[in-house]
Amino acid sequence: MKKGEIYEGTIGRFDFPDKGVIELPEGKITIKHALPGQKVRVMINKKRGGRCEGRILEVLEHSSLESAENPCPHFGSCGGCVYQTIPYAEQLKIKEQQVKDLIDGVCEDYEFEGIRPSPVEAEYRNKMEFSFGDEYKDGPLALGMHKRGSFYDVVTTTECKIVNPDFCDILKTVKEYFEQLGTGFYKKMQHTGYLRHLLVRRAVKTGEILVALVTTTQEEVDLKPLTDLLLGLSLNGKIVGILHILNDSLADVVKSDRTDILYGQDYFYEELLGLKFKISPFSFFQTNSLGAEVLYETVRGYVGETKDKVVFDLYSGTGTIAQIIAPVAKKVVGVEIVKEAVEAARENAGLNGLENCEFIDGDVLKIIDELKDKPDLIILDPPRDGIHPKALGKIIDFGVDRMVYVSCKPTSLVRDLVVLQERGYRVEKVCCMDMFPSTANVETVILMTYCGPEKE
Ligand SMILES: C[S@@+](CC[C@H](N)C(=O)[O-])C[C@H]1O[C@@H](n2cnc3c(N)ncnc32)[C@H](O)[C@@H]1O
Repeated sequence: MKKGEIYEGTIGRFDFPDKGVIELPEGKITIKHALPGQKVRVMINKKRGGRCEGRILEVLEHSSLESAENPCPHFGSCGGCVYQTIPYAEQLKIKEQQVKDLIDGVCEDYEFEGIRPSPVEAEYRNKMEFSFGDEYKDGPLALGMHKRGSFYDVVTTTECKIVNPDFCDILKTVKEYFEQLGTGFYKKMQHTGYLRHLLVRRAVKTGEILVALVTTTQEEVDLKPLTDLLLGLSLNGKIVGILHILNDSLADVVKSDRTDILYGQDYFYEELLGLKFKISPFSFFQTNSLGAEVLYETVRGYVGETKDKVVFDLYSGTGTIAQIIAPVAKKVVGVEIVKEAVEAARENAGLNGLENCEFIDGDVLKIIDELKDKPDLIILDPPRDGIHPKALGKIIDFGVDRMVYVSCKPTSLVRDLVVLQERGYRVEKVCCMDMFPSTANVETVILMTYCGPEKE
């Protein structure tokens, strides 16, 4: 098999997140963004160490699993949701099996508790980062998600099913405003243009909405009429803040060099499990609020008895897990790298009347050497890439009896589990939680206990 060659076959094995494999007499081809059982025509676009990767040219036959009614009209072109056409019960089965296969590959003899569904399948996301661009080269202005497999082209997602219709109304208003003005978007290669992203965050419980327009400083545009248009919208929720974020960086990420408040405030509140959380534009907060309650209940169950215990919540974000554990623990220490998330966590703990929480800003790798408390129990909720190997070594050195690992990427989780097991930890229980219906992502919660040589 050679690069550039074209083959046809049916997806058999299907690995996390959406990686299909076709097996042919000539060899195996791995294909991204596939669905199990699909018959596809593919072109080999990479060959490394005898392993071939292919790109789908055409779907010749749909998967027999694709029977969901009313999939999103953007399905196929939008790069967002790959499982839209698969009924929810089948999506859950796929994710559950993928996680189990990965864990089985590195662990024996553990209790697998299956997958917990999201309380809602649609309109579950509380945050979207929409990109400005064009639908095709030199086409009309678009605002939405990148087209599947495209770095440049954008699909205007006015009918997106995983968000509340408020997101779509805000998106339409912003797009039409700039269309009428004829304002251009920022071109990533030339580094010219004004419009970059539209960030919308909407709390499910409080209905509070924060809108942030991200632009370069290359033009001066009057945003007052846009602010008035947004405030005049008849929404289900309520806009509490409209921000103008200025970002001239070359990287294609939503970040701020300066933030101007056009209306209201630069934060909003969400409620989870009876606690209140203040969330700033860039703080991590689980994107499925109702799902987060199930996830945190699962974590609380795995953490177990915490009376008189010091608990570390490493990678603590806005301090959600720490504050859910704090009422039943002696003390909780959270460590988080995003300063504004730590500030919000401290404020949140105050709002929730919790006096036994401490939040420290900095990299876990470094802060861990400076912590004065000694933990009895550790909760880990790292970013997608998992835990830095040196940080993991230091975390294990604390020698706690129990750890709970919350992971949003099972492939990095199993890499860390190998190390944890080598150092004496045993996986007791595993549970998956679907925080991301219609997409290939899944959250996993693991309870580990120390079973190695006796500690001094
Ligand atoms: C998956 S989130 C978990 C947040 C929180 N536990 C929650 O449920 O909302 C991971 C968090 O780790 C933070 N983070 C990433 N790298 C870090 C590091 N090296 N040290 C400390 N925090 C880090 C991110 O900013 C993010 O808030």
